[in-house]
Amino acid sequence: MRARRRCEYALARTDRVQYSADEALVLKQKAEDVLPYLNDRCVYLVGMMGSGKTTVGKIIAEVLGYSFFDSDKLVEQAVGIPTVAEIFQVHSEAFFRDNESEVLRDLSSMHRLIVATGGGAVIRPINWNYMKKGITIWLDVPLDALARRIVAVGTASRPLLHQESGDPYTKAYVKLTNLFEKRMDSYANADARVSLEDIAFKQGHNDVNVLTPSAIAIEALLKMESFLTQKAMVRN
Ligand SMILES: Nc1ncnc2c1ncn2[C@@H]1O[C@H](COP(=O)(O)OP(=O)(O)O)[C@@H](O)[C@H]1O
Ligand SMILES: O=C(O)C1=C[C@@H](OP(=O)(O)O)[C@@H](O)[C@H](O)C1
Ligand SMILES: [Mg+2]
Repeated sequence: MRARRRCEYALARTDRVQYSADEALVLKQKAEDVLPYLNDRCVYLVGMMGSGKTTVGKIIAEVLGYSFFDSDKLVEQAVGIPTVAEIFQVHSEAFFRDNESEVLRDLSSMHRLIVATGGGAVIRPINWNYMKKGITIWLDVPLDALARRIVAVGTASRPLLHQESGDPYTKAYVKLTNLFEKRMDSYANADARVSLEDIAFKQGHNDVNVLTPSAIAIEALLKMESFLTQKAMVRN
């Protein structure tokens, strides 16, 4: 099972991402700054559903020249069921979580990967054992922005937020709030935190919704560099 999975992982490819010329230049510079410190280690993006792990992860992978993997997609491939929602329905959340842990264990023996984890991967301590072999970055997005994004794409692909009736924004917001209260201490285990509120403040905006995925990727690279250089200083 493990050998078959590895083969499948090797076949995945990063989708190409578009960004403005200015952002592309800054992204390249920041990627060059952080690469020597990364030393081929994997980067794991953690954060709530809709926080942009998949979107931002693809950008970071592209500029670093690393491979991108989405742990949800790897679980779907390993289980042979096309969506996470169907895995929850046909099996259970616990079955999904067991497979998610197996995927993270397999990835932890590899190098030069950017991994977008599922929002709930942080709740199992064993997953931290795997992820801490690399660098972990928390994408911290205000819950109202998350609810707005998720409602815009629909909740069908995110079984923990799916509802049949009622105002979708309010229901998503309430469910996200409950989940976040249970998970926030776990997200805080990450090596670095990328706060959209902080980026918006630095850029003089009072709305996180104006931040582009590339601006968030640039901040993530800065935070990675700062974490890794501090770690190097402590060691020396
Ligand atoms: N910075 C952003 N601004 C606006 N929408 C975004 C941003 N980042 C991601 N999105 C959108 O939010 C939704 C969730 O993003 P996704 O990358 O799938 O999050 P996650 O993998 O953390 O669940 C997608 O529809 C995506 O296009
Ligand atoms: O928060 C969660 O528990 C989940 C998040 C989802 O991934 P995204 O964070 O990519 O949406 C997916 O793993 C599953 O629906 C459970
Ligand atoms: Mg995702």
